[in-house]
Amino acid sequence: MSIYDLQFDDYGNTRALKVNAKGNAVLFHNYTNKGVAFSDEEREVFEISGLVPPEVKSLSQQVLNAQDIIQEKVSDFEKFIYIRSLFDRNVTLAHALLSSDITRYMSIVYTPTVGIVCQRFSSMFRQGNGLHFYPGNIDDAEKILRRYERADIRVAVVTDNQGILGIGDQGAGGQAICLGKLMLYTQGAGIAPWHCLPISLDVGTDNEKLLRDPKYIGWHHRRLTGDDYLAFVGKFARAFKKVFPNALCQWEDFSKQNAFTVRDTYVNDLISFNDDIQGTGSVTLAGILAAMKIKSEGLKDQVYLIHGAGAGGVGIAEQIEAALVEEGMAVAEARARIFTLDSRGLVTTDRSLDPYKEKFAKDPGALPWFNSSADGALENVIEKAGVTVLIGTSGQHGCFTKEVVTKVLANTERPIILPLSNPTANTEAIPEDIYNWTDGKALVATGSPFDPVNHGGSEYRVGQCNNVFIFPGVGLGVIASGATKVLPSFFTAAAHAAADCVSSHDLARGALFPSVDRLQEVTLKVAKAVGRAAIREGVARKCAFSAFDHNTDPARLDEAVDHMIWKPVYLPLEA
Ligand SMILES: NC(=O)c1ccc[n+]([C@@H]2O[C@H](COP(=O)([O-])OP(=O)(O)OC[C@H]3O[C@@H](n4cnc5c(N)ncnc54)[C@H](O)[C@@H]3O)[C@@H](O)[C@H]2O)c1
Ligand SMILES: O=C(O)C[C@H](O)C(=O)O
Ligand SMILES: [Mn+2]
Repeated sequence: MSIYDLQFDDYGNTRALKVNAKGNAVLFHNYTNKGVAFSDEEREVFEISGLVPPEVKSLSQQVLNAQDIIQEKVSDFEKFIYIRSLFDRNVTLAHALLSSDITRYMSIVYTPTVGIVCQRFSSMFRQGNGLHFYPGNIDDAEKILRRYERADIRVAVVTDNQGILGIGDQGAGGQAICLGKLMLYTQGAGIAPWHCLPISLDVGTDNEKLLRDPKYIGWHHRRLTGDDYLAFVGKFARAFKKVFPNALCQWEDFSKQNAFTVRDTYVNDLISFNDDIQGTGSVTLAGILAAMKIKSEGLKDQVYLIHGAGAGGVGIAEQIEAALVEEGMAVAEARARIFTLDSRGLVTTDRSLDPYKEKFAKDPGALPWFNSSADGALENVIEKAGVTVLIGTSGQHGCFTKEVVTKVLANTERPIILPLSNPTANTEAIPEDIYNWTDGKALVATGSPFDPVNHGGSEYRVGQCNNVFIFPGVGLGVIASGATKVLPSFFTAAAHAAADCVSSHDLARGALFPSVDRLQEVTLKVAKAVGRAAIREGVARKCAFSAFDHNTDPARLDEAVDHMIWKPVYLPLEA
């Protein structure tokens, strides 16, 4: 029995909480708790008087206090634990803190610190915010999901924990990623925290360290594979659809072996997408589009090399191809400009390939310079194919060496170099080195955050090419437009919207992305672009979460998006 009922306005935004509890129950629930910010009247009505100290403080005073405490924590991991505990005690205060300096706090609740959190999950677990399905409870998935029905779930971020950032299988610990992504749904898209559900599909782990660790709290078995794995995901998907037919399901950090299969199996069945494939493709296209403004060139003038042909890499290739085709290029011609490499070098049709790699595999017979697999090495492909855009999604630290980067510089005056692998320790090259090697000519953006770089008397701001600029807006656009499915065109629209947010001031400093403090502004633009795409494609319908019908009218959709935003300020509590 929940102690609160959400009270909505016509736009589906929460305007108040109706609380059917008193005393400590109100204080100990992170949605209703205000700590020392309960007003005198609330202290009276909800029998809190005496349970908190006498002085009434404002939310902004509480935020200042929290900032001071975080300042004293020595490591980012400690800072995470503090923010997380705040989230568990008082979700409004936690989000008010995050939005007081989103640039600073995003690097703690999200990339890169969240990587450490996933790795230490078993020793830091205190309280659950999300769901853990495992073979022992998956048959009860529907019953378990129904416990969240009153929260009116709008977005779930779901991981099977196998492809966490660039650090691989993290067992049950992957759920920290889901929570981090959802915190950014709240920060960017204003989707209130109660509408967000992090879900771990704990099908076991093949991480030897975790399997040997007696403290490990996940399902202590090797991973389910093959039909057992697919049946498990199927049970989850069916239950999710039954309980939350209108909610968005974001698949996150599945390993490449399953990421494409799971996405494609449910793309027409659930309102779903894969963030690593599609969100990453979209954000990377956004960065390239911004770079085109600096270079005064077109997408069709570039040759693309993607180092790391996994979920992110192939997603980027698909998105670049879609954008080239939209500009009028034939599919074969577009594909010919995109080279993918994996740990064995250039992906070619003459070797045995996982199906997801086939589309971008090159026919060696069609490449006059390719005689043996040695010719598929990174530097050689850059030189022979004339690569102008180099993208890293390999998770391999330092593999964009000076030799590699200067090879791209030999092909173009302003090479585009995007080391996208996360967390920071996995990045293919650090921006400072890239600017030094290219004398500031490279156009750089990274997956993890980096400080600005001084080079030759100029300061370069390193844009963050991270799908955070895409997924919250896709989610809000889908929810607001009532889209019945998530289509590829949404991600092209999202990329253009994000690229349009890069100001001339940003471009003058070499930045291919807006600064993170503009996350919400960018997200709303992306959401509107996505909602319009849904209307254009004929998949919009009445939004299930509001009283507002706007399924054919872009102007009304914009209005809905602007009004669906939950802000981290205390809600009125109604008795
Ligand atoms: N910036 C972003 O928004 C973003 C989004 C998604 C993924 N990523 C990052 O990209 C990286 C990969 O993620 P993923 O989900 O695609 O993983 P993945 O496992 O699906 O793909 C990794 C790919 O890298 C290839 N690879 C491994 N070693 C290599 C080597 N030495 N040389 C060339 N290729 C090699 C593998 O063959 C595989 O194809 C991670 O570090 C992740 O954090 C960043
Ligand atoms: O989580 C991130 O920071 C981006 C991306 O989804 C990743 O897997 O690296
Ligand atoms: Mn991811």
